Amino acid sequence: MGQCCTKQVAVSTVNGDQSKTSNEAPTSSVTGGGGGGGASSHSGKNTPAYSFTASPFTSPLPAGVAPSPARTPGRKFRWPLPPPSPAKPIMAALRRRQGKSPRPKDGPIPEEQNGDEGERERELDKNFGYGKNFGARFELGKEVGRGHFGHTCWAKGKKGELKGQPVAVKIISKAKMTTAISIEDVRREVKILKALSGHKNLIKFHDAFEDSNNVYIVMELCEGGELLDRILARGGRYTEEDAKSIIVQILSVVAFCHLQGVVHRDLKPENFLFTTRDEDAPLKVIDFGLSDFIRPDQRLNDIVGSAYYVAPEVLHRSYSTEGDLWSIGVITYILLCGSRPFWARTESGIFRSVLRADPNFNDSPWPEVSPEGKDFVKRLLNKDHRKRMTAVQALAHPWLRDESRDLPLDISIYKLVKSYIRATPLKRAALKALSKAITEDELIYLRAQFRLLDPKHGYVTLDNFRTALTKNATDAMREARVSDILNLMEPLSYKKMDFEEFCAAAISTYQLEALEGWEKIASTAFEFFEIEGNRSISVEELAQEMSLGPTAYPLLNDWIRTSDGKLSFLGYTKFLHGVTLRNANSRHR
Ligand SMILES: Nc1ncnc2c1ncn2[C@@H]1O[C@H](COP(=O)(O)OP(=O)(O)OP(=O)(O)O)[C@@H](O)[C@H]1O
Ligand SMILES: [Ca+2]
Repeated sequence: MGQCCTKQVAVSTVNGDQSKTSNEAPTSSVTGGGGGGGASSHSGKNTPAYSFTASPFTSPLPAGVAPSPARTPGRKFRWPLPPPSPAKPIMAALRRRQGKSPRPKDGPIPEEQNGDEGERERELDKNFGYGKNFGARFELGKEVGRGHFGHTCWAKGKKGELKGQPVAVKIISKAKMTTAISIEDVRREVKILKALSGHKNLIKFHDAFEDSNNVYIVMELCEGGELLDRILARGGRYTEEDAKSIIVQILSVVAFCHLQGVVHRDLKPENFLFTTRDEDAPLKVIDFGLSDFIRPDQRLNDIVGSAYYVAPEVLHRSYSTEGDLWSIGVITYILLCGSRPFWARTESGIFRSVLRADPNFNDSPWPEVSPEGKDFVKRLLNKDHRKRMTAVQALAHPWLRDESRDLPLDISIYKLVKSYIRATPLKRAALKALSKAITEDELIYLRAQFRLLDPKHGYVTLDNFRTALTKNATDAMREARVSDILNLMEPLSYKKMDFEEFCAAAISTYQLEALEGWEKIASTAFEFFEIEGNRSISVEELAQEMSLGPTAYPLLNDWIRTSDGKLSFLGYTKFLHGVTLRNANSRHR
């Protein structure tokens, strides 16, 4: 499946007139409605209002268009609230799936191919291989929710394990699956739901069925309504304590998904449901309709998500799991102040704001929000995805830290350790010095990760990394080929690593640079480096260390002390950071 197919994703306009009132039942959802040429109606995955084939990074900002102001005006959730995300899929993206050429003759019909629509649709294979006996197994009841792609109904099991039990059934019409991609999307949604299991904040999948008209996704019923409705019911914002309990649950399930190699790509308050109407009911993430499997080193390029929650690197078409953390930053910002961090009346205006504007942390109620709360949000809304916290790091952040709650394993540790063991001795020495200068906040997270690797006599080897992954494996992890990263960690099979070296291996210079105390950390680290790692180095050698060509020599010259030919403080920090030739050149002005 999925041979060489391209992905065309619809774009809906943001319709500021749409509204949702507090009187609506909490289980009802934002309907697309509101006119808008059918684009925003409940129209299925294949009815774009308009579509792009180029990056929206360029399209909303043609040459000569002035950038948006540095700060988003402090927009409040007004009452009634315009829906935060009527634009589900935000742009049409044609993409070729990786490594799937050549296209087989009988493969899926490519989206861009011209030809008779009816003819093409007749050729589409809408058989999913799911059970055909939905009607015999379940009795369908009233509608409980509606999204752009499907409507969800209450149902009751007629026989089998679910006999007499209420469930939710998401019904997706086959008539609306008019492209190979829209079919593939449904197939993938079910596959991900099936493969991911075992987290308390993840909607429990029961089964999938089909008939000639619809696909039916049967899952656990959540009777407490959407997080969005609760935010509205509270007048737009939460107390810090209540916000924390929501965000911990969101991070916990997202950390699980990321470890399993699944990126959600549509995190927003409508996609979190409470199991019951109780105030402290658990929260469940739903709607994996835009989710995908992702390997640890893979970058995705199709632009999907909901406009208010989409990360800058998604708009730049090169992203990974960090995009979900940005969305969680947006959700936290909304919970804490009742406003959206990036706001505009048009979709292109929202994109501009996401790419360029700094969220407002000055206006009320921000002065009353704890410094930890503000720092937490800022570290998720960092436009540089490399500087953003991972879900597990966010759980360990002082705002949320709770000694009684175990931290989960973080897949980013694997990526960082892999790079470290493949780095040059000078780079490893530089990182070792840096790791000696980090603060207790970072150490708490690192100690927890080291413990999860179950060290023997204070050391870990490749086996420890392998076992820790295996212990957490679900079918999703296998499907996403997460363990492929272990092959790249092969050098570790010949050596063992103590906690000190693990710290050097598992820290990220980019993330540390984002800390307020970075300058102090860097200068302390340099003192250690001077004692244990600094050595005289030629410009040519330094360029080779950093995989740079001769054009970078003039720049690198400034990083070496004339007094002794060793790295200067500037050189040390730049070396740690690493540069690509492009920014090496652009910085040399
Ligand atoms: N398990 C469930 N229990 C109760 N209600 C549910 C459940 N799953 C979905 N719903 C309701 O149905 C709505 C639509 O479901 P879902 O988000 O999966 O559909 P969608 O068409 O993919 O949505 P979107 O418009 O975000 O693309 C949800 O917002 C929610 O209100
Ligand atoms: Ca949804």
